[in-house]
Amino acid sequence: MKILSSSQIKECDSATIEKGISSISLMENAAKKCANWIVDNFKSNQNFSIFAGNGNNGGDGFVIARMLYEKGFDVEVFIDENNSKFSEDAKINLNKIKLISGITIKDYSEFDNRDNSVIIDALFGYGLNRELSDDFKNLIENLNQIQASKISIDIPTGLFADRMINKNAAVFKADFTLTFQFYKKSFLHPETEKFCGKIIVLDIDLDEDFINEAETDYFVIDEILIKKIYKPREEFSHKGTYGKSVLVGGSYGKIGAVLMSTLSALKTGSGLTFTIAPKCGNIILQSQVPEAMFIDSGENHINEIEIQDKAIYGIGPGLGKEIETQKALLEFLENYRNSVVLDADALNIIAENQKLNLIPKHSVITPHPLEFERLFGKTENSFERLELAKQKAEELQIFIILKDHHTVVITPNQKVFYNITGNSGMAKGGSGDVLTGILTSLISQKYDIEKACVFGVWLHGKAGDFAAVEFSKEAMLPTDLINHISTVFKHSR
Ligand SMILES: NC(=O)C1=CN([C@@H]2O[C@H](COP(=O)(O)OP(=O)(O)OC[C@H]3O[C@@H](n4cnc5c(N)ncnc54)[C@H](O)[C@@H]3O)[C@@H](O)[C@H]2O)[C@@H](O)CC1
Ligand SMILES: Nc1ncnc2c1ncn2[C@@H]1O[C@H](COP(=O)(O)OP(=O)(O)O)[C@@H](O)[C@H]1O
Ligand SMILES: [K+]
Repeated sequence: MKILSSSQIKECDSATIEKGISSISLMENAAKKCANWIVDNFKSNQNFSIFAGNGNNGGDGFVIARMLYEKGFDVEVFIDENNSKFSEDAKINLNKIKLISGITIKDYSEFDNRDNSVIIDALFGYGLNRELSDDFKNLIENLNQIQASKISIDIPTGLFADRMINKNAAVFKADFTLTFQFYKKSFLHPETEKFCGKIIVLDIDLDEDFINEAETDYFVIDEILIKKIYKPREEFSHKGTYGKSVLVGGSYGKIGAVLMSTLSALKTGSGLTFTIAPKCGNIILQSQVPEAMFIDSGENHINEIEIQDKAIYGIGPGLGKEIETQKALLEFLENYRNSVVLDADALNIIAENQKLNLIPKHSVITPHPLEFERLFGKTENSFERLELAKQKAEELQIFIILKDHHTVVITPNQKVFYNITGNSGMAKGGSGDVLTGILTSLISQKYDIEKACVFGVWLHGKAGDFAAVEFSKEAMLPTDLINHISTVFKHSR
């Protein structure tokens, strides 16, 4: 799914209107989708307090008020009585509810919370283009104090669609955000996402031709995209068809990390799978993953990384940073020209030795925010971090997978794919090792690298979601996630 900027969304609204639907009907349709969702999900609530602004977001609020009232709910609408400059469509819909005696319209200052009430925020949508005034800030802060269910229409008021907010910004804290047609960039960054609650994307039939042609670098990974990427296995095939994965890592006390990567590569379909690990891991690896072949290197830590033909390497899980291991990695990178997946201590070694230029072009690196900082330096927030990652991905011609709640894949041509699968049950040591195995396996199966990254992060999160359903977020383990890779493939058929 494409992510458009607020100005593109405005153009998309206009393109839809040019195709023949009036702006007032578009507002009616959009609000109807919201009202229907609200009725389905808030049947047991009687009172709705709707806060409307002066633009079209407020217009949506007026239509929702009318529709909820017509369905038998008690509705109060709050506006700024001192500001009578409403948008054309908002004015038409405000006038309509003024004719309904059962709907009370009051000034924001007259709000008094009622029992069993739901607060609907239709103050500002994607039209917000500057910081809120103090009056609005106070209003939002007061509403945020109230114990009631809260719904934002399109965007929680105070958030911009596609940029960071100031540190002291006031933002409506929603339990649900009913947004139109597209995810907005700010729904996917930790500093701004926390105001959105659960995000519901409502299709309001905006012009498909415009959407197809709209140019953007930003995408949300959805199942439509995954279905286009996934390649079912051919029956006339053999182990050589599905590539050779070599997982490199492990050190004394951290053999589990490379074991999980190896197992993940196998479960993702790798044809031939090797593990390069120190001798101390031999029995553990051979008994836990008999399908993989073991190549030893060093006693307790790796001291050489053998280069094999036609293989894809995933290096880093449990690797450690012993001097000999550092040397082995740097020497490997100096002599290796193919794409490689680099994670964990492989990234820390590269950062400490300032050897970013040794990363082969079209490689994949998978840093979490701290590893990213060690590699590329500090940034103020996740929006800036993403911009820096885009710049570095292009400069180094590599794929950067920035791991987070919404992991982001950044390509050498600066495309950005946000992942929305996964959950906090994955916030446990070992989850990243699983991702390394999945990515190495997909690339060795000749998935194009961009597709492998997009599919890999989605598959990883989706398996995590199945694991959470079976075991709970608290109790699920990275090894449970590995066992649920099969559930994802079964559902993909
Ligand atoms: N026909 C359409 O264009 C549709 C628009 N829709 C709704 O319309 C919204 C966008 O409407 P608008 O473009 O009217 O914008 P908003 O309703 O988001 O904002 C209203 C106006 O407030 C002003 N403003 C911006 N920042 C401000 C601030 N800090 N303090 C005070 N005023 C400020 C701007 O001039 C802006 O145009 C969407 O988010 C969505 O809810 C939907 O009804 C779908 C169809
Ligand atoms: N709260 C969360 N929501 C979604 N995914 C998460 C969450 N916490 C962690 N993850 C995922 O788990 C993995 C953790 O990787 P990493 O931090 O490298 O862990 P480790 O190296 O200890 O295995 C990443 O892919 C990350 O996206
Ligand atoms: K809003």
